[in-house]
Amino acid sequence: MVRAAVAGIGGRMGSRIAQILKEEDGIQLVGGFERAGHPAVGQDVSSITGGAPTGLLVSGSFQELPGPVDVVIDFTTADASLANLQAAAERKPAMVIGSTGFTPPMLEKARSLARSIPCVLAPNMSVGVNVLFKVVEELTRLLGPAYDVEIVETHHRFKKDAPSGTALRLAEAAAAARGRRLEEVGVFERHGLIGERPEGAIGVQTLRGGDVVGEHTVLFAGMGERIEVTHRAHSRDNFARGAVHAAKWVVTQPPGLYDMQDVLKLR
Ligand SMILES: NC(=O)C1=CN([C@@H]2O[C@H](COP(=O)(O)OP(=O)(O)OC[C@H]3O[C@@H](n4cnc5c(N)ncnc54)[C@H](OP(=O)(O)O)[C@@H]3O)[C@@H](O)[C@H]2O)C=CC1
Ligand SMILES: O=C(O)C1=N[C@H](C(=O)O)C[C@H](O)C1
Repeated sequence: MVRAAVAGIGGRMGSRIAQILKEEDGIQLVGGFERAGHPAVGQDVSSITGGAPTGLLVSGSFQELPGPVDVVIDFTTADASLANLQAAAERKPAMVIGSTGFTPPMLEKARSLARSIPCVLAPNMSVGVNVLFKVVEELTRLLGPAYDVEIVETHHRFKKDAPSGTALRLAEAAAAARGRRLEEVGVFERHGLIGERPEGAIGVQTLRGGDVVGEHTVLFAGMGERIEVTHRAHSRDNFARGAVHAAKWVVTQPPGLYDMQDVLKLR
């Protein structure tokens, strides 16, 4: 039985993951934490997952987690996840990180910490989006440079980072298919007299509003026709189930930094 703890257990993703862990075979919830001062700290986890009291209390930090833990599933923030990965590298549980907003130096640091433990870090844990990464790469290659690539992402009003980690990964996939790096060709803002669209640009636009769980559209616009590919998440369940699947997988792997393409064998 895999013993899992959830970082940010009171959050939108953390709470759903904790609920799914209660139903899942082969893995069990043995702890969860929020930062010190969060109202959930010291409460029974059933206040988050529902059901009868379990005697398991929400901790105030990674270090205060009770008992042995095989894997920590972390959907918090990039800063918090990096600090938790540092703690995991010392204490040795594996990690699954879904937080987005990692800068390139933060990713480098994560890669170096993951030399000590196996860690899955992925901006999107749904099967559909991970297949979309492959499809976008292939469409970009097949359509060639005559088709302009634009990515539009829409999320709920509470999301803190922009563009979404998924939109950035989609843009990276398109850039890679053209043998370019996103830093060279990405266009993240348009306003004013900006002139004609630069050849080879990859546009990424962000919309925020209401309770939209997550939508990503990749537009391939040519002269006289266009293709649009859209992924819509109906709920957070596919992300949460993907994270639990990744947790069961990662505990069987040697140290290293992995993503969902590895977990889903899409590489
Ligand atoms: N990879 C994927 O498939 C998906 C990734 N995400 C990403 O997951 C992250 C979380 O999203 P979401 O659940 O909507 O956000 P929420 O704000 O609802 O949840 C985050 C939780 O983490 C807590 N937290 C923040 N810092 C710490 C810390 N240092 N230690 C412990 N807990 C902490 C927050 O507490 P507090 O409220 O006090 O800040 C909150 O309870 C985002 O980066 C989002 O982009 C989301 C969905 C899918
Ligand atoms: O914050 C969210 O909600 C989501 N974040 C992820 C991202 O930034 O790509 C994935 C998903 O779209 C939901």
